[in-house]
Amino acid sequence: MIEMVNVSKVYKNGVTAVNKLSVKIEQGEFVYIVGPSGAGKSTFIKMLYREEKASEGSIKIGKFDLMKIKEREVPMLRRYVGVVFQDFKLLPKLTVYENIAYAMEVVEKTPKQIEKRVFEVLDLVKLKHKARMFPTELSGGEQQRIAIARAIVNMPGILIADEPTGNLDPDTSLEIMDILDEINSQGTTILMATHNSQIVNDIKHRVLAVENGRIVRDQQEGEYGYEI
Ligand SMILES: Nc1ncnc2c1ncn2[C@@H]1O[C@H](COP(=O)(O)OP(=O)(O)OP(=O)(O)O)[C@@H](O)[C@H]1O
Repeated sequence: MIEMVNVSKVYKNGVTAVNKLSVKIEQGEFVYIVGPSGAGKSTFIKMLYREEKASEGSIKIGKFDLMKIKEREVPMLRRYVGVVFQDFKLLPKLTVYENIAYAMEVVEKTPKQIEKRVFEVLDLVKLKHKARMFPTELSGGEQQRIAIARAIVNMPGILIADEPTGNLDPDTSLEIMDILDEINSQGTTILMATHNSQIVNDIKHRVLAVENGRIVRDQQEGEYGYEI
């Protein structure tokens, strides 16, 4: 479902952020991407939702061939790949409801269908009662839950999370992990870049360790023999 073969990314300044990286991730997997700062984790995942273009290699995601994708197909890719960031990136002037509905408006839906789906995802993140509030009126953990609701509102096949617990305390981070696990159990593939070794050690999933733009370790969920 995600297949990268010999993928490299060289930025305009000459930095090789990803270096001949190959990996295969099946539908429904939950994969952590770990590694030191500057290892290339963000670049690796940015290529998957076409925030960055790979310089060479092959990237296939579901039915999309990212080296051949046309500009007009990019919005479809972005519906298939939901994204969550460390700093939430909610729109401050829109309510919680509007932040999520806004992400849906691009898809052809009736107002009734939009409302039903927005409340479905708000229910999943247990924040239905905050629908009319503004992001600034919410805690960091609540804002991240809204960002997750927004990312899954179009039922993506893949959810990418770049340091989703980076701004959150340990208990709130665990709440976010519970929600991600729930989404994963419903069939969505999850890729999560993280520095949070406690989560990686406590909540076991496949781990891809990246260093110098390469995967230096690919550890399956059942192979946890030592601390990350
Ligand atoms: N837009 C850019 N232009 C030029 N170089 C970049 C750009 N983005 C990242 N880099 C460089 O690419 C390398 C990999 O960066 P990347 O952000 O992918 O690493 P990372 O593993 O996500 O780091 P962190 O854990 O600190 O977020 C670094 O050397 C970084 O300076």
